Amino acid sequence: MQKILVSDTISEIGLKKLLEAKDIQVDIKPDLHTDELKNIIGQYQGLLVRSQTKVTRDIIKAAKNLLVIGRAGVGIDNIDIKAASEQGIAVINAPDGNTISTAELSFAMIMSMARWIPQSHSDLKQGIWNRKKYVGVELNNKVLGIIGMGRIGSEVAKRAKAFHMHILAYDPYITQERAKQLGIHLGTIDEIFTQADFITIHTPLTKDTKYLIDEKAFSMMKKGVRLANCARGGIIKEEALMKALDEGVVEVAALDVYEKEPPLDSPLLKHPKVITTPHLGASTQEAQLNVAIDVAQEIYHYLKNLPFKNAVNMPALSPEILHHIRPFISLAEKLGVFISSIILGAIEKIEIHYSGNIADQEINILTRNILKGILRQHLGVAEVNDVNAPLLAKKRDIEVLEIRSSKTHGFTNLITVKLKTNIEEKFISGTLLNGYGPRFVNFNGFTIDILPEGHLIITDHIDKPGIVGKFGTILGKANINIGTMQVGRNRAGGNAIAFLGIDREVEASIIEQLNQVENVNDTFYVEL
Ligand SMILES: NC(=O)C1=CN([C@@H]2O[C@H](COP(=O)(O)OP(=O)(O)OC[C@H]3O[C@@H](n4cnc5c(N)ncnc54)[C@H](O)[C@@H]3O)[C@@H](O)[C@H]2O)C=CC1
Ligand SMILES: O=C(O)CCC(=O)C(=O)O
Repeated sequence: MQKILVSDTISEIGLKKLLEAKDIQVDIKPDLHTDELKNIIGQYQGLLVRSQTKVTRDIIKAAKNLLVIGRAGVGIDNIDIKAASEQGIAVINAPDGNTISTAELSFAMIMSMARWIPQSHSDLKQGIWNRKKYVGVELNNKVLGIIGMGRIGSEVAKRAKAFHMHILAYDPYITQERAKQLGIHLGTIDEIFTQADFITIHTPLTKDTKYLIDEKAFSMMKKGVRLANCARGGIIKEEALMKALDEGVVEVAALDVYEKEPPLDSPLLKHPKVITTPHLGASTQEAQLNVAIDVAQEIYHYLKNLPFKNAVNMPALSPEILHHIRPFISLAEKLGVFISSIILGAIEKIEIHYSGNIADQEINILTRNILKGILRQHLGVAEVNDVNAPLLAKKRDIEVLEIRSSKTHGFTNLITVKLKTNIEEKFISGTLLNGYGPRFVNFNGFTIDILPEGHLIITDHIDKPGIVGKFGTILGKANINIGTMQVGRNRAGGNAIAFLGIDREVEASIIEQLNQVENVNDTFYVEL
């Protein structure tokens, strides 16, 4: 039975997929204190959160059995992704479900700022009829600066265009072609600061966007600018915003998110020119249902080894990609296990060549599996998985090279893994033979045809009469049956190899005996 902890308030209707799964237990415990979460997280394979639960390195360290963290929403700044990746935990979010709701709230903020709706509403509720104080501006013909033109920014742009606003967007990661499609003008951030009448922010909080709107930015802005943030607290420097409001640079600000949440001691809450909501961007019935359905489905798929698309710290596996790549995944891992089992020394470099058809595929997942196979030999099966394998290699200063080539070497597809250690260099090539499945086809230049399965003994010896007979005698005495055998040599009397497929696991003492046979250089045992 796999266990999932839901530690924030998430739509239970949306979680149906998980709640109805027979072999999954879902514990719903919103509002857990950090210490309580730390105490119980070790029991769970899955953790499902919104933005409230802070999944820190400390929590992740205590999460000994955790395989996946699901975020019912977009922003993942409440999860320590680096710590999760290092521990091999996949992080999956639900980026599509709350786009419209957040865009609509952002637009509501823009309209509220234009017409002083919250302030005049509040006055009137208190019996104050003040028509002169609340003269607004039209949106028509005004310049709207959008910082971050992703899902939400684009939806805001569509709505703003319907109001005949001119859109000036800044997003270093979108192309002119995309801007053209959206019918917007792409500019620099400085152009937004100097030209916009309204500015709305839609980027994630990253090291680049932290305090993107600071004193310097305010000093460039048009006097009377209106500024909305429904993205993340910390993108606007709140201290600088207070000053800009007091100096009249910013006419009105509308905030849904804050540097510290809840921002109960922030002076911004009391400022008459600040409109505030308590992080409500995604708080609609529709968005909450959507994100819960999306994340529940993704977590279910992840735990059941089915295709998933929104992992933040590993490549997406759509059904189409998986269909093409799945048969190669196990071959990739076996190539890694094999080559690292028969090499001596500390690994310095891993070179992976993808040739033929496979070179056109999404190879990242194959590389991860090759690395997983290699590193598992050294770090143990429990320590390495698809998520953390690249990071673990990097941490160990192992250079990883991926090379794609259309050259087929006589095979429709071929994967070659070359390992270099401080002592030696070896390589193994594998393919999927149409109708026959995976095969190892070349080892260090020796052509072979090996089914990568079960127990293998590999010897490196000099091609002399009687050697293979001696192997048979030693294994026979130990009651070890040889099921398959292949030998290869570079020339008569030269270097040779033997691959013996045996029926059971072999003890180290037997390998040692094989190694003692005259003219044998090395003997290895590999289990695939
Ligand atoms: N208030 C709320 O309840 C909600 C807030 N959000 C926030 O909104 C953010 C945006 O969400 P989506 O549009 O779905 O994400 P997205 O990933 O589709 O769009 C983000 C855009 O920001 C751009 N970007 C990244 N760094 C940038 C930089 N330094 N300068 C300018 N642009 C940059 C990216 O290229 C991307 O196009 C999320 O990261 C999240 O923090 C999202 C949903 C609800
Ligand atoms: O869960 C929530 O309500 C927060 C939504 C949000 O900020 C996000 O999806 O990034």
